Amino acid sequence: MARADRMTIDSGVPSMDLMESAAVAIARVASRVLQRMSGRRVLVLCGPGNNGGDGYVAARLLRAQRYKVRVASLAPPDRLRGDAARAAASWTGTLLPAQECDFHGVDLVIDALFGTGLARDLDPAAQTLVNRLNQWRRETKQSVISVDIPSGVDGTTGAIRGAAVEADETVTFFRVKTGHLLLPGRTRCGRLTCAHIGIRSTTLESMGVKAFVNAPELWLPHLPRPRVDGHKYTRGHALVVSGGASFTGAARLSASAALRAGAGLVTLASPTEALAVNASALTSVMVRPADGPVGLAHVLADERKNAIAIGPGLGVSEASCQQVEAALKPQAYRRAAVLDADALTSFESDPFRLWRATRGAPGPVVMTPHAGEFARLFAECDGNHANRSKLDKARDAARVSGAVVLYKGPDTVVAAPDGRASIQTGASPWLATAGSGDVLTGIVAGLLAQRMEGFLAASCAVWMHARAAEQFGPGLIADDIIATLPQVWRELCGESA
Ligand SMILES: NC(=O)C1=CN([C@@H]2O[C@H](COP(=O)(O)OP(=O)(O)OC[C@H]3O[C@@H](n4cnc5c(N)ncnc54)[C@H](OP(=O)(O)O)[C@@H]3O)[C@@H](O)[C@H]2O)[C@@H](O)CC1
Ligand SMILES: Nc1ncnc2c1ncn2[C@@H]1O[C@H](COP(=O)(O)OP(=O)(O)O)[C@@H](O)[C@H]1O
Ligand SMILES: [K+]
Repeated sequence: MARADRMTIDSGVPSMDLMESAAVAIARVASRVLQRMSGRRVLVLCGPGNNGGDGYVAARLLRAQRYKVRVASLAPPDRLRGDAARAAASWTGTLLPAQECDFHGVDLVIDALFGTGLARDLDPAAQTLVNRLNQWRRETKQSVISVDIPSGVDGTTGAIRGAAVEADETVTFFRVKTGHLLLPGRTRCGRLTCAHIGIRSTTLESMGVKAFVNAPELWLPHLPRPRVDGHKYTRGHALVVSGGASFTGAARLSASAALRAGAGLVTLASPTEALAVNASALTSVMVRPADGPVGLAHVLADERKNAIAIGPGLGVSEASCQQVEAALKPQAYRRAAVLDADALTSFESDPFRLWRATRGAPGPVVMTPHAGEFARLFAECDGNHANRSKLDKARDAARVSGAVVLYKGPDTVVAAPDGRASIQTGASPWLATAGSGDVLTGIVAGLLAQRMEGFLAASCAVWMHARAAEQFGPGLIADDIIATLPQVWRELCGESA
């Protein structure tokens, strides 16, 4: 963001204009909130940098609209520099030290303490102020608007640096930052708006930005659709590996989801002991016997099975390791693979053995760990040192494994070995239900079978999964995600597709 600002200013846009535009966007949201609650009294908390500068300008604009505005400053105004000092000088109304400010009778607080320049944990005085503000908001149910990012949230990692403001609205500028999307930061933002302040989108082109909000714009042009002249084999054939007789449900969920995700055919490779239970519970999914690594290799001799999903219900064992190795064995043709659950955990004691297999795989490989699986497998990438984010960790994991890493959770991150990454926002917590991850694995496999590129397939699958949950609503169980996928397809492709 600092680079985008600098490039814009170097291209001739005065920096004060950017600050003025930022403040206009804040004042607009503030006056909307105030009108809704018929409030008039505003307290603006200003910090020592340009985030505080935005606060001073917004205070001036709101006062001009006849709101009753007071400013409380964390730093003595004579210590401010540059644009922040100019902004503070333009404020002629009430100014008091933040430590002495009183929230009594206030309708709205604008939090302009720290923005993207937050460089370390808040000092004790700032933490006390933030905690007082949060307590006031909880007790009075009045509103807080944060300028750029709730103060105390790290704009890059989403971490809370000592304490952080709990906002009802956050107004950010130019682009949403990763700290708005990653937990816990996201939970502090309230409603997030992104305002244009005069920075051109072309500014980004030279900056090599590789992290994106997971939205259809990222992958829609690559979304596979059935061709008029196609047949089921042109839509791909996904193979899903089942566990033993008492662990078959997970793989069946993956298999049905792969079909609903558009694979032309899906076969479940089942141990002989589980063949009857699998066959009796499935209709459009085919079932074939495959015992252990040798049996799996035999089924995989059919090159038309161009995507494999392995892990759900598989069991943690040496045999599972060997099945994964059989699935990833170098071949002349590009078979894609999704590794989930026990296919990952089985390699806990020797992750490098798995990396050898993923790096040597003939086609795209997607791994779908949740936080527990990630910690077991990527212990080296998982440390909390040096304020590293979930995005950093997923990218490191993708780099060491040479695979696309789909790191699940409320803020699912998909990272590719080349650094591309997507972050899912707003997934329903109803997705935290047994089998939901197995369905996601199946959707990824279904899209890979249709030859969608690994990173795009994984991102698209995460979005479809989340969108199905959103459309279905409360009470969701894993089977409902599969049943709702046709609605998601309709939304993406239109009725005619
Ligand atoms: N042209 C532009 O750039 C535009 C920028 N815009 C706005 O500027 C904001 C970024 O401004 P910024 O870079 O001045 O940083 P900001 O977030 O105000 O904080 C830095 C100050 O805080 C201090 N400080 C840091 N950590 C601290 C701590 N833990 N505890 C205590 N102090 C701490 C640090 O001091 P120091 O580290 O030097 O001690 C410094 O004084 C951005 O979020 C947006 O709102 C918009 O107007 C659009 C145009
Ligand atoms: N609080 C949450 N909000 C949104 N999505 C969630 C939340 N918790 C889990 N999920 C999603 O639900 C799925 C759960 O997968 P997983 O943990 O593998 O479950 P299972 O093994 O039972 O299938 C993942 O896609 C994950 O991202
Ligand atoms: K702020």
